[in-house]
Amino acid sequence: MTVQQKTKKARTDTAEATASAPVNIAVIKYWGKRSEALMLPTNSSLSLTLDQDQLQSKTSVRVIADSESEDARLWLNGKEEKITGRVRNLVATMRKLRADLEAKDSSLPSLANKALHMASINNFPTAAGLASSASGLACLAVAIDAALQLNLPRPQVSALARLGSGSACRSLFGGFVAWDMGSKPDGSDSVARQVASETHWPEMCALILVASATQKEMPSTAGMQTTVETSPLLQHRISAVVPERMQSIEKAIQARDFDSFAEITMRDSNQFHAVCLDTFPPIFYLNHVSHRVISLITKYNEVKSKENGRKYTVAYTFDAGPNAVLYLLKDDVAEVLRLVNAFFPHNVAAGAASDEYYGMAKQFVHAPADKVKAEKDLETEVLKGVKHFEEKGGLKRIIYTTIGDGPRILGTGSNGREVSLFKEDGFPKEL
Ligand SMILES: Nc1ncnc2c1ncn2[C@@H]1O[C@H](COP(=O)(O)OP(=O)(O)OP(=O)(O)O)[C@@H](O)[C@H]1O
Ligand SMILES: C[C@@](O)(CCOP(=O)(O)OP(=O)(O)O)CC(=O)O
Repeated sequence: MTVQQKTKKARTDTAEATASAPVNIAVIKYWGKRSEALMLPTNSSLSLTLDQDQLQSKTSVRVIADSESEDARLWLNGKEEKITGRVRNLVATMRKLRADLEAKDSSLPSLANKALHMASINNFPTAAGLASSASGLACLAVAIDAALQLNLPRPQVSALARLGSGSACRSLFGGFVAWDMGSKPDGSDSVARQVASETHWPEMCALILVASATQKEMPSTAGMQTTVETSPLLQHRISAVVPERMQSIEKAIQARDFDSFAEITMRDSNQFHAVCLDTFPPIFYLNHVSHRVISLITKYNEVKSKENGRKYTVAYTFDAGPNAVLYLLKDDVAEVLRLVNAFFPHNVAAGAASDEYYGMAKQFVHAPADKVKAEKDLETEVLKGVKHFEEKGGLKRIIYTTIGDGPRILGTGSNGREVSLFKEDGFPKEL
Protein backbone atom coordinates (compact mmCIF):
# COMPACT_ATOMS: atom_id res chain seq x y z
CA MET A 1 0.00 0.00 0.00
CA THR A 2 1.41 3.41 -0.95
CA VAL A 3 1.57 6.26 1.57
CA GLN A 4 -1.19 8.03 -0.33
CA GLN A 5 -3.47 4.96 -0.17
CA LYS A 6 -2.73 4.58 3.55
CA THR A 7 -3.65 8.22 4.23
CA LYS A 8 -6.88 7.89 2.29
CA LYS A 9 -7.79 4.68 4.13
CA ALA A 10 -7.04 6.24 7.52
CA ARG A 11 -9.21 9.23 6.67
CA THR A 12 -12.22 7.25 5.44
CA ASP A 13 -11.97 4.86 8.42
CA THR A 14 -12.64 7.73 10.78
CA ALA A 15 -15.96 8.71 9.20
CA GLU A 16 -18.03 7.82 12.25
CA ALA A 17 -19.54 9.88 15.03
CA THR A 18 -21.50 9.27 18.22
CA ALA A 19 -23.72 11.94 19.75
CA SER A 20 -26.27 12.30 22.51
CA ALA A 21 -29.27 14.62 22.54
CA PRO A 22 -31.84 15.69 25.11
CA VAL A 23 -35.62 15.51 25.30
CA ASN A 24 -37.57 18.75 25.33
CA ILE A 25 -41.05 19.23 26.77
CA ALA A 26 -43.06 22.12 25.40
CA VAL A 27 -44.94 24.64 27.50
CA ILE A 28 -46.45 26.24 24.39
CA LYS A 29 -47.39 23.24 22.28
CA TYR A 30 -46.67 22.69 18.61
CA TRP A 31 -49.69 20.96 17.11
CA GLY A 32 -50.37 21.32 13.39
CA LYS A 33 -48.41 21.76 10.16
CA ARG A 34 -48.96 24.27 7.40
CA SER A 35 -46.57 22.30 5.17
CA GLU A 36 -46.04 18.57 5.59
CA ALA A 37 -43.30 18.56 2.96
CA LEU A 38 -41.22 21.28 4.62
CA MET A 39 -42.36 20.42 8.16
CA LEU A 40 -43.59 23.93 8.91
CA PRO A 41 -45.86 24.50 11.91
CA THR A 42 -49.16 26.35 12.17
CA ASN A 43 -47.98 28.08 15.37
CA SER A 44 -44.81 28.93 17.25
CA SER A 45 -43.91 26.85 20.30
CA LEU A 46 -41.59 26.98 23.29
CA SER A 47 -39.99 24.21 25.33
CA LEU A 48 -37.58 23.43 28.13
CA THR A 49 -34.68 21.12 27.38
CA LEU A 50 -34.35 18.42 30.02
CA ASP A 51 -31.06 17.17 31.43
CA GLN A 52 -29.78 14.40 29.18
CA ASP A 53 -28.12 12.63 32.09
CA GLN A 54 -31.67 11.41 32.86
CA LEU A 55 -33.38 11.26 29.46
CA GLN A 56 -31.39 10.95 26.29
CA SER A 57 -31.01 9.47 22.85
CA LYS A 58 -27.57 8.28 21.86
CA THR A 59 -26.77 7.73 18.20
CA SER A 60 -23.78 6.47 16.23
CA VAL A 61 -23.52 7.05 12.50
CA ARG A 62 -20.89 5.33 10.40
CA VAL A 63 -20.04 5.83 6.75
CA ILE A 64 -19.21 2.38 5.38
CA ALA A 65 -16.00 3.21 3.57
CA ASP A 66 -15.74 0.21 1.27
CA SER A 67 -19.41 0.12 0.26
CA GLU A 68 -20.55 0.33 -3.32
CA SER A 69 -24.17 1.23 -2.55
CA GLU A 70 -25.88 4.26 -0.97
CA ASP A 71 -27.87 2.13 1.45
CA ALA A 72 -29.02 3.69 4.68
CA ARG A 73 -29.88 1.41 7.61
CA LEU A 74 -31.18 2.29 11.07
CA TRP A 75 -31.18 0.23 14.26
CA LEU A 76 -33.34 1.61 17.07
CA ASN A 77 -32.90 0.12 20.55
CA GLY A 78 -31.10 -2.86 19.01
CA LYS A 79 -33.70 -3.68 16.35
CA GLU A 80 -33.42 -2.79 12.69
CA GLU A 81 -36.20 -0.35 11.71
CA LYS A 82 -37.67 0.37 8.33
CA ILE A 83 -36.44 3.84 7.37
CA THR A 84 -39.31 6.30 7.13
CA GLY A 85 -39.71 8.80 4.29
CA ARG A 86 -38.71 11.60 6.66
CA VAL A 87 -35.45 9.98 7.75
CA ARG A 88 -34.73 9.16 4.11
CA ASN A 89 -35.27 12.83 3.27
CA LEU A 90 -33.02 13.94 6.13
CA VAL A 91 -30.23 11.58 5.00
CA ALA A 92 -30.59 12.61 1.34
CA THR A 93 -30.49 16.32 2.20
CA MET A 94 -27.37 15.94 4.35
CA ARG A 95 -25.64 13.75 1.75
CA LYS A 96 -26.35 16.41 -0.87
CA LEU A 97 -24.63 19.03 1.36
CA ARG A 98 -21.62 16.69 1.62
CA ALA A 99 -21.60 16.07 -2.15
CA ASP A 100 -21.52 19.86 -2.73
CA LEU A 101 -18.45 20.14 -0.47
CA GLU A 102 -16.71 17.26 -2.21
CA ALA A 103 -17.46 18.76 -5.62
CA LYS A 104 -15.75 21.97 -4.54
CA ASP A 105 -12.71 20.31 -2.95
CA SER A 106 -11.42 17.06 -4.48
CA SER A 107 -9.00 16.48 -1.60
CA LEU A 108 -11.90 15.71 0.74
CA PRO A 109 -12.60 12.04 1.47
CA SER A 110 -15.52 10.72 -0.49
CA LEU A 111 -18.34 10.18 2.01
CA ALA A 112 -21.45 11.42 0.22
CA ASN A 113 -22.25 8.34 -1.79
CA LYS A 114 -21.34 5.58 0.65
CA ALA A 115 -23.65 3.39 2.69
CA LEU A 116 -24.64 4.86 6.04
CA HIS A 117 -25.27 2.84 9.19
CA MET A 118 -27.18 4.53 12.01
CA ALA A 119 -27.76 3.00 15.43
CA SER A 120 -29.62 4.68 18.25
CA ILE A 121 -30.78 3.92 21.77
CA ASN A 122 -33.15 5.77 24.06
CA ASN A 123 -32.68 5.33 27.80
CA PHE A 124 -36.45 5.81 28.32
CA PRO A 125 -39.65 4.44 26.66
CA THR A 126 -39.89 5.12 22.91
CA ALA A 127 -43.07 6.55 21.33
CA ALA A 128 -44.85 6.77 24.69
CA GLY A 129 -45.40 10.53 24.80
CA LEU A 130 -42.00 11.25 26.34
CA ALA A 131 -40.75 13.08 23.24
CA SER A 132 -38.46 10.32 21.96
CA SER A 133 -38.91 11.57 18.41
CA ALA A 134 -37.53 14.96 19.48
CA SER A 135 -34.34 13.66 21.11
CA GLY A 136 -34.01 10.85 18.56
CA LEU A 137 -34.20 12.94 15.41
CA ALA A 138 -32.10 15.77 16.90
CA CYS A 139 -29.45 13.21 17.77
CA LEU A 140 -29.56 11.68 14.31
CA ALA A 141 -29.05 15.04 12.60
CA VAL A 142 -26.12 15.90 14.90
CA ALA A 143 -24.45 12.51 14.41
CA ILE A 144 -24.86 12.60 10.60
CA ASP A 145 -23.46 16.14 10.53
CA ALA A 146 -20.38 14.96 12.42
CA ALA A 147 -19.95 11.65 10.54
CA LEU A 148 -20.18 13.37 7.15
CA GLN A 149 -17.81 16.08 8.47
CA LEU A 150 -20.20 18.86 7.49
CA ASN A 151 -19.64 20.97 10.63
CA LEU A 152 -22.84 22.93 10.06
CA PRO A 153 -23.88 25.64 12.51
CA ARG A 154 -26.42 24.50 15.13
CA PRO A 155 -29.37 26.49 13.69
CA GLN A 156 -28.85 24.72 10.36
CA VAL A 157 -28.66 21.28 12.03
CA SER A 158 -31.84 22.25 13.87
CA ALA A 159 -33.62 22.97 10.57
CA LEU A 160 -32.46 19.58 9.27
CA ALA A 161 -33.65 17.81 12.43
CA ARG A 162 -37.06 19.41 11.83
CA LEU A 163 -37.34 17.39 8.62
CA GLY A 164 -37.31 14.28 10.83
CA SER A 165 -39.75 15.54 13.47
CA GLY A 166 -40.98 19.06 14.14
CA SER A 167 -40.31 19.12 17.88
CA ALA A 168 -36.75 17.82 17.25
CA CYS A 169 -35.62 21.25 16.05
CA ARG A 170 -35.92 22.51 19.65
CA SER A 171 -33.69 19.73 21.05
CA LEU A 172 -30.65 21.28 19.33
CA PHE A 173 -30.36 23.84 22.09
CA GLY A 174 -30.15 23.69 25.86
CA GLY A 175 -32.25 25.69 28.30
CA PHE A 176 -35.40 27.47 27.13
CA VAL A 177 -36.02 27.23 23.41
CA ALA A 178 -38.52 28.88 21.07
CA TRP A 179 -39.43 27.61 17.62
CA ASP A 180 -40.63 30.63 15.69
CA MET A 181 -43.15 29.49 13.10
CA GLY A 182 -41.95 31.98 10.45
CA SER A 183 -43.99 33.17 7.50
CA LYS A 184 -41.86 32.54 4.40
CA PRO A 185 -43.19 29.83 2.10
CA ASP A 186 -39.73 28.20 1.85
CA GLY A 187 -39.52 27.83 5.65
CA SER A 188 -36.20 29.65 5.94
CA ASP A 189 -37.49 31.75 8.85
CA SER A 190 -39.08 28.82 10.70
CA VAL A 191 -36.23 28.31 13.13
CA ALA A 192 -35.51 27.34 16.70
CA ARG A 193 -33.54 29.68 18.93
CA GLN A 194 -32.40 29.68 22.52
CA VAL A 195 -34.43 32.08 24.65
CA ALA A 196 -32.32 31.51 27.77
CA SER A 197 -29.53 29.07 28.58
CA GLU A 198 -29.69 26.10 30.96
CA THR A 199 -28.00 28.17 33.68
CA HIS A 200 -30.50 31.04 33.47
CA TRP A 201 -33.04 29.66 35.96
CA PRO A 202 -31.13 27.04 37.95
CA GLU A 203 -34.00 26.43 40.42
CA MET A 204 -36.30 25.19 37.63
CA CYS A 205 -36.75 21.44 37.50
CA ALA A 206 -39.19 18.78 36.36
CA LEU A 207 -40.95 15.75 37.78
CA ILE A 208 -42.33 13.40 35.18
CA LEU A 209 -45.16 11.24 36.44
CA VAL A 210 -45.24 8.28 34.09
CA ALA A 211 -48.82 7.04 33.88
CA SER A 212 -48.18 4.76 30.94
CA ALA A 213 -45.01 3.59 29.24
CA THR A 214 -46.73 1.89 26.33
CA GLN A 215 -46.98 3.24 22.79
CA LYS A 216 -49.86 5.64 22.28
CA GLU A 217 -52.76 4.84 19.98
CA MET A 218 -52.65 7.98 17.88
CA PRO A 219 -49.18 9.16 16.83
CA SER A 220 -48.62 12.93 16.96
CA THR A 221 -48.11 13.24 13.20
CA ALA A 222 -51.46 11.69 12.28
CA GLY A 223 -53.26 13.28 15.21
CA MET A 224 -52.22 16.84 14.38
CA GLN A 225 -53.04 16.36 10.71
CA THR A 226 -56.64 15.44 11.58
CA THR A 227 -56.79 18.41 13.98
CA VAL A 228 -55.69 20.81 11.21
CA GLU A 229 -58.34 19.37 8.91
CA THR A 230 -61.25 19.38 11.35
CA SER A 231 -60.85 21.61 14.41
CA PRO A 232 -62.27 25.16 14.35
CA LEU A 233 -60.80 25.68 17.83
CA LEU A 234 -57.29 25.16 16.41
CA GLN A 235 -57.79 28.16 14.10
CA HIS A 236 -58.69 30.32 17.10
CA ARG A 237 -55.64 29.02 18.98
CA ILE A 238 -53.33 29.82 16.04
CA SER A 239 -54.55 33.34 15.39
CA ALA A 240 -55.72 34.66 18.75
CA VAL A 241 -54.01 32.71 21.52
CA VAL A 242 -50.47 31.50 20.79
CA PRO A 243 -48.89 34.75 19.50
CA GLU A 244 -49.69 36.58 22.73
CA ARG A 245 -48.74 33.58 24.88
CA MET A 246 -45.33 33.27 23.22
CA GLN A 247 -44.51 36.85 24.12
CA SER A 248 -45.79 36.55 27.69
CA ILE A 249 -43.98 33.30 28.46
CA GLU A 250 -40.70 34.59 27.06
CA LYS A 251 -41.04 37.60 29.36
CA ALA A 252 -41.88 35.35 32.32
CA ILE A 253 -38.79 33.22 31.62
CA GLN A 254 -36.50 36.23 31.30
CA ALA A 255 -37.85 37.61 34.60
CA ARG A 256 -37.89 34.17 36.29
CA ASP A 257 -41.54 34.87 37.12
CA PHE A 258 -42.82 31.43 38.09
CA ASP A 259 -46.47 32.47 38.61
CA SER A 260 -46.82 33.75 35.04
CA PHE A 261 -44.80 30.87 33.63
CA ALA A 262 -46.97 28.33 35.45
CA GLU A 263 -50.32 29.83 34.49
CA ILE A 264 -49.44 30.06 30.79
CA THR A 265 -48.02 26.52 30.85
CA MET A 266 -51.15 24.98 32.38
CA ARG A 267 -53.52 26.98 30.20
CA ASP A 268 -51.61 25.96 27.08
CA SER A 269 -51.61 22.28 28.00
CA ASN A 270 -55.35 22.51 28.70
CA GLN A 271 -55.98 24.18 25.36
CA PHE A 272 -53.88 21.68 23.45
CA HIS A 273 -56.00 18.84 24.87
CA ALA A 274 -59.18 20.84 24.20
CA VAL A 275 -58.08 21.11 20.57
CA CYS A 276 -57.56 17.33 20.54
CA LEU A 277 -61.11 16.89 21.82
CA ASP A 278 -62.35 19.35 19.19
CA THR A 279 -60.76 17.19 16.48
CA PHE A 280 -63.29 15.07 14.63
CA PRO A 281 -63.23 12.19 15.43
CA PRO A 282 -61.86 13.31 18.81
CA ILE A 283 -58.43 12.37 20.13
CA PHE A 284 -57.98 11.49 23.81
CA TYR A 285 -54.49 11.59 25.20
CA LEU A 286 -55.26 12.26 28.86
CA ASN A 287 -56.57 9.40 30.96
CA HIS A 288 -58.02 9.09 34.44
CA VAL A 289 -54.60 9.24 36.09
CA SER A 290 -53.87 12.50 34.21
CA HIS A 291 -57.16 13.98 35.43
CA ARG A 292 -56.28 13.01 39.00
CA VAL A 293 -52.88 14.70 38.67
CA ILE A 294 -54.57 17.90 37.44
CA SER A 295 -56.99 17.86 40.42
CA LEU A 296 -54.15 17.25 42.87
CA ILE A 297 -51.92 20.03 41.52
CA THR A 298 -54.82 22.49 41.33
CA LYS A 299 -55.75 21.86 44.96
CA TYR A 300 -52.13 21.90 46.12
CA ASN A 301 -51.50 25.26 44.43
CA GLU A 302 -54.59 26.68 46.13
CA VAL A 303 -53.70 25.43 49.63
CA LYS A 304 -50.01 26.27 49.30
CA SER A 305 -50.79 29.78 48.12
CA LYS A 306 -52.15 30.65 51.58
CA GLU A 307 -48.79 29.64 53.04
CA ASN A 308 -46.24 30.99 50.57
CA GLY A 309 -48.24 33.81 48.93
CA ARG A 310 -47.41 32.54 45.45
CA LYS A 311 -50.27 31.86 43.07
CA TYR A 312 -48.72 28.62 41.82
CA THR A 313 -46.06 26.31 43.18
CA VAL A 314 -46.32 23.66 40.46
CA ALA A 315 -47.26 23.76 36.75
CA TYR A 316 -48.47 20.66 34.94
CA THR A 317 -48.23 20.00 31.23
CA PHE A 318 -49.18 16.94 29.13
CA ASP A 319 -47.93 16.03 25.64
CA ALA A 320 -49.64 13.53 23.35
CA GLY A 321 -50.03 10.97 26.11
CA PRO A 322 -51.20 10.60 29.73
CA ASN A 323 -47.83 11.29 31.41
CA ALA A 324 -47.67 14.49 33.43
CA VAL A 325 -44.65 16.75 33.35
CA LEU A 326 -44.57 18.97 36.43
CA TYR A 327 -42.40 22.06 36.29
CA LEU A 328 -41.49 23.42 39.71
CA LEU A 329 -38.68 25.03 41.68
CA LYS A 330 -36.07 22.89 43.41
CA ASP A 331 -37.03 23.90 46.95
CA ASP A 332 -40.55 22.56 46.41
CA VAL A 333 -39.63 19.17 44.92
CA ALA A 334 -39.45 17.21 48.18
CA GLU A 335 -42.85 18.34 49.43
CA VAL A 336 -44.56 17.84 46.06
CA LEU A 337 -43.04 14.42 45.67
CA ARG A 338 -44.23 13.30 49.07
CA LEU A 339 -47.70 14.61 48.27
CA VAL A 340 -47.70 12.70 44.99
CA ASN A 341 -46.66 9.62 46.96
CA ALA A 342 -49.53 10.04 49.39
CA PHE A 343 -51.97 10.37 46.50
CA PHE A 344 -50.48 7.62 44.33
CA PRO A 345 -49.00 5.22 46.87
CA HIS A 346 -46.20 3.21 45.37
CA ASN A 347 -46.93 -0.45 45.89
CA VAL A 348 -43.55 -2.18 45.78
CA ALA A 349 -45.16 -5.61 45.68
CA ALA A 350 -47.23 -4.78 42.61
CA GLY A 351 -44.83 -2.67 40.65
CA ALA A 352 -41.24 -1.83 40.01
CA ALA A 353 -38.69 -1.97 42.81
CA SER A 354 -38.24 1.29 44.63
CA ASP A 355 -34.97 2.30 42.92
CA GLU A 356 -36.43 1.74 39.50
CA TYR A 357 -39.66 3.55 40.39
CA TYR A 358 -38.06 6.69 41.85
CA GLY A 359 -34.67 6.88 40.14
CA MET A 360 -33.05 10.21 41.04
CA ALA A 361 -36.26 11.31 42.79
CA LYS A 362 -35.49 8.93 45.66
CA GLN A 363 -33.31 11.53 47.39
CA PHE A 364 -36.47 13.57 48.11
CA VAL A 365 -38.82 10.87 49.33
CA HIS A 366 -38.19 10.84 53.09
CA ALA A 367 -39.22 13.97 54.97
CA PRO A 368 -36.80 15.39 57.52
CA ALA A 369 -38.21 15.10 61.07
CA ASP A 370 -38.77 18.87 61.49
CA LYS A 371 -41.03 18.94 58.46
CA VAL A 372 -43.17 15.92 59.18
CA LYS A 373 -45.96 17.62 61.16
CA ALA A 374 -46.30 20.66 58.87
CA GLU A 375 -46.31 18.48 55.80
CA LYS A 376 -48.84 16.06 57.25
CA ASP A 377 -51.24 18.96 57.95
CA LEU A 378 -50.81 20.32 54.45
CA GLU A 379 -51.19 16.86 52.95
CA THR A 380 -54.42 16.28 54.87
CA GLU A 381 -55.85 19.59 53.74
CA VAL A 382 -54.94 19.03 50.09
CA LEU A 383 -56.07 15.44 49.94
CA LYS A 384 -59.43 16.03 51.59
CA GLY A 385 -60.11 18.65 48.91
CA VAL A 386 -59.35 16.35 45.97
CA LYS A 387 -61.88 13.97 44.57
CA HIS A 388 -60.98 10.38 43.68
CA PHE A 389 -58.48 10.11 46.51
CA GLU A 390 -59.67 6.66 47.46
CA GLU A 391 -59.30 5.31 43.96
CA LYS A 392 -56.61 2.79 43.20
CA GLY A 393 -54.30 2.73 40.22
CA GLY A 394 -51.54 5.08 39.56
CA LEU A 395 -48.10 5.74 38.35
CA LYS A 396 -45.58 3.46 36.72
CA ARG A 397 -42.53 5.54 37.50
CA ILE A 398 -41.37 9.00 38.58
CA ILE A 399 -38.51 10.81 36.87
CA TYR A 400 -36.82 13.78 38.50
CA THR A 401 -34.74 15.98 36.24
CA THR A 402 -33.45 19.50 35.73
CA ILE A 403 -32.94 21.80 32.76
CA GLY A 404 -30.02 20.74 30.61
CA ASP A 405 -27.72 21.45 27.72
CA GLY A 406 -28.00 20.71 24.02
CA PRO A 407 -26.58 17.77 22.05
CA ARG A 408 -23.09 16.52 22.76
CA ILE A 409 -20.58 14.91 20.42
CA LEU A 410 -19.33 11.94 22.42
CA GLY A 411 -16.67 10.78 20.00
CA THR A 412 -15.63 10.78 16.37
CA GLY A 413 -13.56 8.43 14.24
CA SER A 414 -11.17 6.11 16.01
CA ASN A 415 -11.34 8.34 19.11
CA GLY A 416 -14.97 7.35 19.46
CA ARG A 417 -14.49 3.55 19.55
CA GLU A 418 -15.48 3.17 23.20
CA VAL A 419 -18.67 5.20 23.02
CA SER A 420 -19.67 3.88 19.59
CA LEU A 421 -22.78 1.73 19.28
CA PHE A 422 -21.06 -0.19 16.47
CA LYS A 423 -18.67 -3.12 16.49
CA GLU A 424 -15.55 -3.01 14.30
CA ASP A 425 -17.54 -4.54 11.43
CA GLY A 426 -19.97 -1.58 11.30
CA PHE A 427 -22.94 -3.47 12.75
CA PRO A 428 -24.51 -2.60 16.14
CA LYS A 429 -23.05 -4.02 19.34
CA GLU A 430 -25.34 -6.30 21.34
CA LEU A 431 -27.36 -4.27 23.88
N1 LIG B 1 -33.42 7.48 19.08
C1 LIG B 1 -34.15 7.55 17.97
N2 LIG B 1 -33.56 7.59 16.75
C2 LIG B 1 -34.29 7.67 15.62
N3 LIG B 1 -35.63 7.72 15.60
C3 LIG B 1 -36.27 7.67 16.80
C4 LIG B 1 -35.57 7.59 18.03
N4 LIG B 1 -36.47 7.57 19.03
C5 LIG B 1 -37.69 7.64 18.48
N5 LIG B 1 -37.58 7.70 17.13
C6 LIG B 1 -38.68 7.76 16.16
O1 LIG B 1 -39.75 8.48 16.73
C7 LIG B 1 -40.93 7.66 16.79
C8 LIG B 1 -41.75 8.02 18.01
O2 LIG B 1 -42.36 9.27 17.81
P1 LIG B 1 -43.77 9.65 18.42
O3 LIG B 1 -44.02 11.09 18.09
O4 LIG B 1 -44.77 8.62 18.04
O5 LIG B 1 -43.56 9.44 19.99
P2 LIG B 1 -42.83 10.33 21.07
O6 LIG B 1 -41.86 11.22 20.41
O7 LIG B 1 -42.29 9.43 22.13
O8 LIG B 1 -44.01 11.16 21.70
P3 LIG B 1 -44.40 12.72 21.57
O9 LIG B 1 -43.58 13.34 20.48
O10 LIG B 1 -45.83 12.73 21.27
O11 LIG B 1 -44.08 13.29 22.93
C9 LIG B 1 -40.38 6.24 16.81
O12 LIG B 1 -41.32 5.32 16.34
C10 LIG B 1 -39.17 6.35 15.89
O13 LIG B 1 -39.56 6.28 14.54
C1 LIG C 1 -47.58 17.28 21.70
C2 LIG C 1 -46.23 17.66 21.12
O1 LIG C 1 -45.24 16.92 21.80
C3 LIG C 1 -46.24 17.35 19.64
C4 LIG C 1 -44.95 16.93 19.06
O2 LIG C 1 -45.14 16.47 17.77
P1 LIG C 1 -43.97 15.78 16.93
O3 LIG C 1 -42.81 16.69 16.83
O4 LIG C 1 -43.71 14.42 17.51
O5 LIG C 1 -44.67 15.65 15.53
P2 LIG C 1 -44.05 15.55 14.06
O6 LIG C 1 -43.51 16.89 13.69
O7 LIG C 1 -45.16 15.10 13.18
O8 LIG C 1 -42.95 14.50 14.16
C5 LIG C 1 -46.06 19.15 21.37
C6 LIG C 1 -44.67 19.74 21.27
O9 LIG C 1 -43.66 19.04 21.48
O10 LIG C 1 -44.59 20.96 21.02
